[in-house]
Amino acid sequence: MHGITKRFPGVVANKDIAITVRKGTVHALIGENGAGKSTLMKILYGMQKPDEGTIAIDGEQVSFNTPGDAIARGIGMVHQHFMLADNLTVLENVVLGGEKLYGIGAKARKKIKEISDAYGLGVRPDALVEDLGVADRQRVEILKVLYRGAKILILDEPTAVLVPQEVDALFDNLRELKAEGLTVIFISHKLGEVLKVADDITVIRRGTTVGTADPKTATTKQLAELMVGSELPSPETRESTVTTTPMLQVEDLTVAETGVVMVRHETSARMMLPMDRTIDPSAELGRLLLDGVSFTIHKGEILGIAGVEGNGQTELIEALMGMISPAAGVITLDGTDITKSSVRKRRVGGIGYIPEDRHRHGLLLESPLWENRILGHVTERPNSKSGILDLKAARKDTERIVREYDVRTPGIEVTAASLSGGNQQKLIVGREMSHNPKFLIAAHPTRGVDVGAQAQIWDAIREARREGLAVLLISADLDELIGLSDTLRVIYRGRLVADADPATITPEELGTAMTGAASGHLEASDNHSAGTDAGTESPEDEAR
Ligand SMILES: Nc1ncnc2c1ncn2[C@@H]1O[C@H](COP(=O)(O)OP(=O)(O)OP(=O)(O)O)[C@@H](O)[C@H]1O
Repeated sequence: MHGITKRFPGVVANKDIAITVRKGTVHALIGENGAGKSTLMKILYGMQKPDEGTIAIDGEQVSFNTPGDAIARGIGMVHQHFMLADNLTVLENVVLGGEKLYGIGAKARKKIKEISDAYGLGVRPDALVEDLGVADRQRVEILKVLYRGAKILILDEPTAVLVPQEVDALFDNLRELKAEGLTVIFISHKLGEVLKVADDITVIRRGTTVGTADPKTATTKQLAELMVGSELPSPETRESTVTTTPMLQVEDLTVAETGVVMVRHETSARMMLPMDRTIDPSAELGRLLLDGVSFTIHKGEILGIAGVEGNGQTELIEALMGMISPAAGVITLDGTDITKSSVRKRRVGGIGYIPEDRHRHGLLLESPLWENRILGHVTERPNSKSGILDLKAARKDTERIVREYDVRTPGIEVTAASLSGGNQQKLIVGREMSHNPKFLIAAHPTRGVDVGAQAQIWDAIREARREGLAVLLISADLDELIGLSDTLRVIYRGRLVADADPATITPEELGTAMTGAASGHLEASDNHSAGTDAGTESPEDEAR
C-alpha cells in the first residue's frame, strides 16, 4: 500500500501511509488508539475507499469498491467481534454466503475438512457454534475466510479474548498458514505477543507510518516508545487499600436459562429515558448459568474473576446491574438490598458499569459524544439539575472527559461510531468514573486500548480504590487481572470454583485453572453450597 491518505471530517486518519507486506509472513501493525490501523485495514478490505494512494497485490495494482472485490482478490478479514450465527453448525456458518463455491453438501464438507487438516485448525463441521468456546469460534472465522480463497488474512486484535494457551495455539495456526505461503496481517496492542509471532512490524503513529521494527532484536519497551513515545506501564498494585467494610455482598446468586428476559438496551435510542422493568423469574428453571455464587467485595478492594468467556461472567454482570432477574440470591450494596432494584436505581445508588460489549451496552453509536456522556446517568449531575436535563453542563463535562481521558476526537459533536475502538473505551471509562461510583463493574476495562491509555485507566481505577471504591474486575487480559486484583477467584460453568493468590500465581497457571483443570497454586473455593448436579464430577473436585 503506497501513499494512502484517508480523511474524515476533522481528522486525517491515514496520511501518506506506506506499507509493504512480504508474502508468507506474519506482519504486525501496531500503534496507539486512533493511530489509523483499522482504517488502513478497512481500505485494504474494500470497506473504505482511500482519498489518495495505491494498493498492489503480487505487483498488480488493484482497486476495491466493496469487500466482495477484496475477497475476489484473495483478501480475508477476521473481525474482533465475531460474526457467526450461533444457532447454526460450523459447516453451515462456513458455507453461509459462499454457497456458490462448493455447494452445501458433500463437496463443501470435503473442502472444509481439507482446509481444517491443512492448517491444523481441527474444527468439527457438525458442532453447533453456540456450543463452541471463543478460541474455536475464532478458528471457524479463520476457516470461513480460507474457504473463500483468502491468501492474505487480516486479523483485528485476535488475541484480545484468548487465554495464554489459546494464544499459543492460534500462533501455531498462523505459523502453519505461513508455511503454506499465506500471508497474515494482524493488529495488536499486546506487544509481547507481537514480538513472539511477527516476522515484520510496522508502527503507525497519528495516521502515518513512523517505522518498522525487527522482532528478533526489538524489545516491548522500544515498541511502546515508538508507538506512544512513553514507557511500558505495569498493572502491578504495590499497596493494599482493602478495608473490612463490605461494599457489595452477593449471596447464593443463581441465574437460570429459562425465565430470563434479556433487556439489551437500558435506554431507548434518542429519548434516553431510563426504563424500569420487572421480569418474571417464575418460569420453569432451565440450565443454571450461574449457580449459587457468593462473594463479598470490601471498600477499597478489587476482586478479579478469572474465567474463559461464557462461564457465567455475562450473567453475573447482568444480574448485578439488574438487567436480568436471578432465580435466587440476594445482592446487597453498601448495606441496602438491591436484588429487586431497577437498573436506574442501582446506577443512582452508586454502581459504575464498564460493559463487556461496548457497542451493545456502552454507547449509542449514532449519537454524539455528549449524548453518550449522559447515557445511563440521565438523572445525575451534571447532566440534570432539579430533574431537568442540563445539556450545556453535559456538553461542558464531555469536553472535560475528552481532555482528561485523552479521547482523540475532533470534537464532542461527532458520533461515537466515528471514534476508534480504544477511544470509545476511554470515553466509557471516563463517563463511569466521573460519577464517583461506590462499586464499579469493570469488564475488560482496557480491551482495545493502547499501552499509554491502559496506564491511564489503571491509574484512574487505583486512585478511586484508594478512596474506597470496590471493583469487580473481569478481564481476559490475565496480566491485568493478576496485577490489579487484591483477590482472585475462578469462575467455571457458572460457579466460583477456586481462589488464587494474585501475588504468586502466573498467567499460565491461571489460564489452566480457567479451563477447569487443577493447579497447585489454587485453593478450592469454600463458600459454594452443594451443587445441583450431584453424582457428576464437580468442578470443585477438578480444581482441587
Ligand atoms: N467512519 C469514521 N468517521 C469519522 N472518523 C473516523 C471514522 N473511522 C475512523 N475515524 C477516525 O480516524 C482515526 C483513526 O481511527 P482508526 O479506527 O483507524 O484507529 P486505530 O488505530 O484502529 O485505533 P484503535 O487502536 O483504537 O482501534 C480516528 O481519529 C478516528 O476517530
